[in-house]
Amino acid sequence: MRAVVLVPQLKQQRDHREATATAPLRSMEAKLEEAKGLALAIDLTVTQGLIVPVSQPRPATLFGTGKIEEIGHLLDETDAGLVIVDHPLTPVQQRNLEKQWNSKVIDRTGLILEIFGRRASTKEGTLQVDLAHLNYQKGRLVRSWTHLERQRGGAGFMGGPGETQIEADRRLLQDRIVRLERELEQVVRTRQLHRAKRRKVPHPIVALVGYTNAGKSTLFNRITGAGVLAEDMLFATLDPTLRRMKLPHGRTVILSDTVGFISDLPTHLVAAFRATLEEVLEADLVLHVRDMSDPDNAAQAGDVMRILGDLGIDEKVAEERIIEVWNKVDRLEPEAHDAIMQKAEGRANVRAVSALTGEGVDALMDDVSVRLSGVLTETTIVLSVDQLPLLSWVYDNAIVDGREDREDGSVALDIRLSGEQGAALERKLGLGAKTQSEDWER
Ligand SMILES: Nc1nc2c(ncn2[C@@H]2O[C@H](COP(=O)(O)OP(=O)(O)OP(=O)(O)O)[C@@H](O)[C@H]2O)c(=O)[nH]1
Ligand SMILES: [Mg+2]
Repeated sequence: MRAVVLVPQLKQQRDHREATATAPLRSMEAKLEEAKGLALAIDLTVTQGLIVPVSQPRPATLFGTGKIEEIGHLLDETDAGLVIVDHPLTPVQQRNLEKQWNSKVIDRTGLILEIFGRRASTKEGTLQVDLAHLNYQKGRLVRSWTHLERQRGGAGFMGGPGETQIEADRRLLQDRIVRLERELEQVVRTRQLHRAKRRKVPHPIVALVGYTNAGKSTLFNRITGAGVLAEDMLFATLDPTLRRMKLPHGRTVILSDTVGFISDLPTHLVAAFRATLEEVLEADLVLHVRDMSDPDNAAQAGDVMRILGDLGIDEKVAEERIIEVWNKVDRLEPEAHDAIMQKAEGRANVRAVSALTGEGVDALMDDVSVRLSGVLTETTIVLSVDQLPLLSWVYDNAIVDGREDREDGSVALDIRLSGEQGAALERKLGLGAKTQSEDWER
């Protein structure tokens, strides 16, 4: 389908921009590029993208009459059947614009929901998107109809025969929301069980986060050798993917790739994806991937940190648990490249890499390894009779939380140990000592 993309530039926004010229505020051009990218993500053909100054937002139509007419002509010329407005539209504004332009109109949230809807492939993903969609609809239903309701007068709080159509609709939506929430809860509980089981496997979790299209999946593939879909497309990844991998010093970790973040993500959308993002909250280490070749990357990083904050990772925790990965350095001009590499060297929590060429990735993995060396993992080992000479090594090197001397002479031990000690123990025990099942991988 052919579409026109409009990015409204409100007056306050312009003033604000002038006032804080140094702050990493998004440029209008970057916003336009991103909005076009969103449209491409659902295979729309963007015939035109426009930044539209709005001096006084109209409650009924957002844009003024002159602008509406101008855009109307443009639509005729380019034969576009859809207008994307990169700004929240009230249902009234949406309806009025559709009438005036004789074309379908959607706003930013509507577009993001559409993309998510197409990407969802797991049960959990689908449920989360459906839920976000219903909440979106419900919000619009309530707002658009309140004045009508008031005109008709209340129908009594019990509803019943006198209830208005809108109340019935809203109730219907609410019922479906409750049902979905219950279903999602069930799916999440199952996942938590899996996760608890996984937690017994003594591997720390490393989570990749970042703005959409920053290169998370590419880095994930480079590190793990997995074939996760990585594409120059916004929101290529929706469902989380987990892989087990070995770090340079032999320690095994679990790496997780997740949905990308984007600015102005509506709260109910973030809320719907909470379950998925819980993986990130539980991670021992978070790699925040940034696309350093995007002129807008500082603003994007700000958005990511804000969303992480909303999810409950506060800044102090963040400092200890986040490594910033400055990605796509191969796309920079030589001077900019060298400057970025140098700047990254000077910062303890930053690594500059190219997920595409592999530059800097080994150093990053060394970093991850060092960062995780302090994390103790819990495990249970069973020493057979002929392995009992290792007992003293275990008592000397690991923290022993429990011991069971079995009838057959073997000894089961609940222990905590560092990654290095774990690797050493694994060597001593030989490969046959792998006790945990590893069926959780997906
Ligand atoms: N030149 C260059 N391109 C890269 C690099 N890393 C990723 N890309 C490209 O950037 C685009 C997006 O990469 P993805 O790995 O899909 O990004 P993502 O962060 O997983 O994106 P979403 O899943 O959509 O949130 C792809 O076209 C990659 O080939 C890099 O280091 N250098
Ligand atoms: Mg991805």
